[in-house]
Amino acid sequence: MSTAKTKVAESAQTPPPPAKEALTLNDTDHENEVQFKPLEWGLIRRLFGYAKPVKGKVAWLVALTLTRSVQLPMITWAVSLIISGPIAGHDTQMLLWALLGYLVLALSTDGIFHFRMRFALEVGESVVSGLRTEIFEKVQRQPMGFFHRVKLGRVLGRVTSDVESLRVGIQDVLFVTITQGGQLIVAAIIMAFCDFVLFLVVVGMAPILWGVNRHFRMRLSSESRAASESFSRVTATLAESVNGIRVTQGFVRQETNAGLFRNLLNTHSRFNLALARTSAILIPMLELNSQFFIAILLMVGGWRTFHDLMTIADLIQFFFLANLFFSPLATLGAQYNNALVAMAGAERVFWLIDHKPDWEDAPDAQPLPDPRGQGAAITRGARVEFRNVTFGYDPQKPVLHDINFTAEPGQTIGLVGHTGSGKSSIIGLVAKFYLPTAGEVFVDAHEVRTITSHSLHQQMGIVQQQNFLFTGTVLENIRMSRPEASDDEVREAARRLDCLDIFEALPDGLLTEVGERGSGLSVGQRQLICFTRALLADPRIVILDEATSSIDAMTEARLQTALVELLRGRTSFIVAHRLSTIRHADQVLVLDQGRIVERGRHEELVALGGRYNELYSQFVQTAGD
Ligand SMILES: Nc1ncnc2c1ncn2[C@@H]1O[C@H](COP(=O)(O)OP(=O)(O)OP(=O)(O)O)[C@@H](O)[C@H]1O
Repeated sequence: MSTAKTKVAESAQTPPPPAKEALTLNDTDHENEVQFKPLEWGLIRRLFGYAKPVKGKVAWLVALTLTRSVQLPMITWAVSLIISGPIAGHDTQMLLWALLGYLVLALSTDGIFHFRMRFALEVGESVVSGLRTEIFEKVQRQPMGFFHRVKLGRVLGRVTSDVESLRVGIQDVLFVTITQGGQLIVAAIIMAFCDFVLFLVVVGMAPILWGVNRHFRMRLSSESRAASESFSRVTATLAESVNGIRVTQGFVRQETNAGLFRNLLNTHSRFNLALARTSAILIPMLELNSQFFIAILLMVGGWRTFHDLMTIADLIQFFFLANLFFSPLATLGAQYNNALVAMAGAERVFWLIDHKPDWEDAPDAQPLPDPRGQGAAITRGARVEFRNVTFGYDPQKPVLHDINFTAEPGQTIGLVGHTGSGKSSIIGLVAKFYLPTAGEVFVDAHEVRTITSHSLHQQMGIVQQQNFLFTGTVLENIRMSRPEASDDEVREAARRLDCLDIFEALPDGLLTEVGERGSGLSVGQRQLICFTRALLADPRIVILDEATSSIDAMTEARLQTALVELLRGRTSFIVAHRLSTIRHADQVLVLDQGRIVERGRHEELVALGGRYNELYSQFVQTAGD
């Protein structure tokens, strides 16, 4: 059993933080952050830290990239030398040797290019998968409050688009910048030697090209982000419509929804068109710029050759070099942009990774002693006590006030009250999904802050209102609570719950595949799987939160009998609107606006003629129970 459960927030608790801190770590605040962020050495170093597993490749990559940055201008320079040398001098033998040299240079350049690309992809992949693994691990360990504050879409955004922008940053930006930057510098040096005046003309034109490029790249990036965000809204709406198709059709909302969807599509089209327009300006503009620069070079160069200040061969060579100098400018502009986007992505990704949980297990928290397997014939339930517990999801707005009760080992506690009265909140505190804002919760005389969440969860079986099944077979879903359980043990658990025949009647019995969100099974069948899953774990504390509400009357009757048998010896908390479920509870707690207003056994409370009796009468009237 000890290995059975996944690690659930291994560390327990320091007291909940003050409200202010919890509220400032607001997801929405963070989302308003910039799309571009200046380069920051600390972030870059941290990112490359994820490439440690492939650091040998990184070293090779730097060496290959530096070599390539020299090779590229060399190859172009070689062409101009061949033209101005053996070709201009009609030297056939020299030309053949030169061509051979050129071929060797070209082959080695492309060979190096192959490894540069391969290693860059491997380094990028290593960083990306390291980051994704870490995000997943960190998010899984966050306490429940985090999932109320941070929207799922935001977490997905970090794992997908932000991490992808980091891939580009790692894979391309640095290495392409080294290659192109090296090419630009080498070309500049050769140009300066070749003809210094023309070189100054070229250098003078560079800032114009850089400025135009930067301006349009920034616009392109913003528009591209707006387009992809609007597309996320389109897909999210589509997914929601498909998931909620019953509500849509049931309330004849097809036309209204189609209208909303059309609006989203129109917005998305507008962003796409804006993006296309900006690209359509940038690309011709860059072309025009280079033609304009060529015209200037022709003019100045022509004038210098007319006055014998340079030879025609030098002018030809210069054109080659100028081209080598200008082409990296546009690429560097694009890479600089990618770097700024990656920096902003890195900041958001690290925000998620570094997001401190509102609370954690205290460093000195101890495992909750587990008496199971120590020869006891019947599983001994735990003792659970609430002492003056006040709790609020926002500590400033308590939803439970001064709750006191004790569940003795093996007792069943029923929680009753109108919707929103605080039943599930009590359950959340028993399971240590939250910590009390004030007061204490004890399990077996251990205050929950002093025990590890992991050990507590190992002794607990929970079936909640919205039961979740993972993709896999019925058997696998049940076995999740105790992976080492044999098929026979799973069957035995189902048999004791009196639902083995229901599972066996499924198309493939216990091997029936459960689809996304348990599709293919009825709600009741899904709940039965979760019941069996909880019971297979042989828990000391059982929590059933509205757990029988979706099971039909006949199945429920079977379950009631099985439950009585199976809950014996365990401490259980049962939340139920169907009051028939908790008739046999040892203690019923009646909640109203976060306070216990009545407590006792069913008969006592009915005889009291108070709130419980009122709820019970309503229930009897509506259910005919
Ligand atoms: N995640 C949350 N964040 C903020 N407030 C919450 C959250 N969950 C519940 N509440 C509030 O806490 C109060 C108690 O809710 P709780 O879910 O405990 O009631 P309940 O009795 O279980 O209701 P129901 O029978 O409808 O499940 C309600 O006012 C509810 O709005």
